[in-house]
Amino acid sequence: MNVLAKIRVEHLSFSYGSRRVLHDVNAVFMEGTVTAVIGPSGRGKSSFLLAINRLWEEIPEARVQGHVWIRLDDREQLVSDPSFPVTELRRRVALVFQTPNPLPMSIYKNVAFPLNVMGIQNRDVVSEAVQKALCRAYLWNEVKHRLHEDARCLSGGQQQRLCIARALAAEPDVLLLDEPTSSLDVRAARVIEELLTSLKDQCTLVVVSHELDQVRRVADQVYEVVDGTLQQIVPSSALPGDDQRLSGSF
Ligand SMILES: Nc1ncnc2c1ncn2[C@@H]1O[C@H](COP(=O)(O)OP(=O)(O)OP(=O)(O)O)[C@@H](O)[C@H]1O
Repeated sequence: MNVLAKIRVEHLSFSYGSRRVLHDVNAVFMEGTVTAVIGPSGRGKSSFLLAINRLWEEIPEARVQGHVWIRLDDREQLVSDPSFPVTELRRRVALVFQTPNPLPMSIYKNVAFPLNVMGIQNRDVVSEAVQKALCRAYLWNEVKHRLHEDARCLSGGQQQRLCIARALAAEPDVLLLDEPTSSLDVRAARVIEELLTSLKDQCTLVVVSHELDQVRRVADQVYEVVDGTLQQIVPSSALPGDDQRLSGSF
């Protein structure tokens, strides 16, 4: 099988004001794979995700230099190209945050939200897309009889799967996840891990994680943030020891 590069990062630097967080990052993320980004706290992992879908532009003091290319519709798109609408970028490169953030509305409306933003109004189309996204996020069976309840009534693990369903509703090419299981118990985290692995045939995933065992279970490729840049770890069995994580360096 010929695996293509889905995301290419070239000479990327990221600063908040005068504080440089990332410098000269070069990395490639292959299509249909899960890549984990690991590293100690405060080293720029979340900032790296913000650079990919240009969410950094919402932070007044943030500055990014360098290039991020995403392969869309069989051609490489420079994400910073002024003619490429940021709304389209964020539809195709969705971000799921560390803490589940359901909108204050029903389960159904949460998942339908990106479709409404896209201007899709046909009820049957929306309803079908909502069900499909909830199924893909392993949540349909748990919520199919309570779709009109407030999403904030769901458990933490269900809320995170709802947020993944919301991201999937717009059928993104890339799913960025920032420590998606860090606020969940072990059982809920395992469900999300299985879910991530199952999504590989539909999109390319980049997951920031502190859990090295989790990284071993889900990641096809691993990058570690070292001295402000990304270094690939090959093979993933060469990950830093878990004792490092327990001692707080991860
Ligand atoms: N909005 C901001 N303004 C200024 N500095 C920021 C801002 N957001 C993050 N930083 C700083 O940038 C550095 C990198 O932060 P970032 O959140 O990217 O790290 P991280 O590796 O994801 O950390 P963690 O694992 O703890 O989530 C940190 O020193 C952080 O304090």
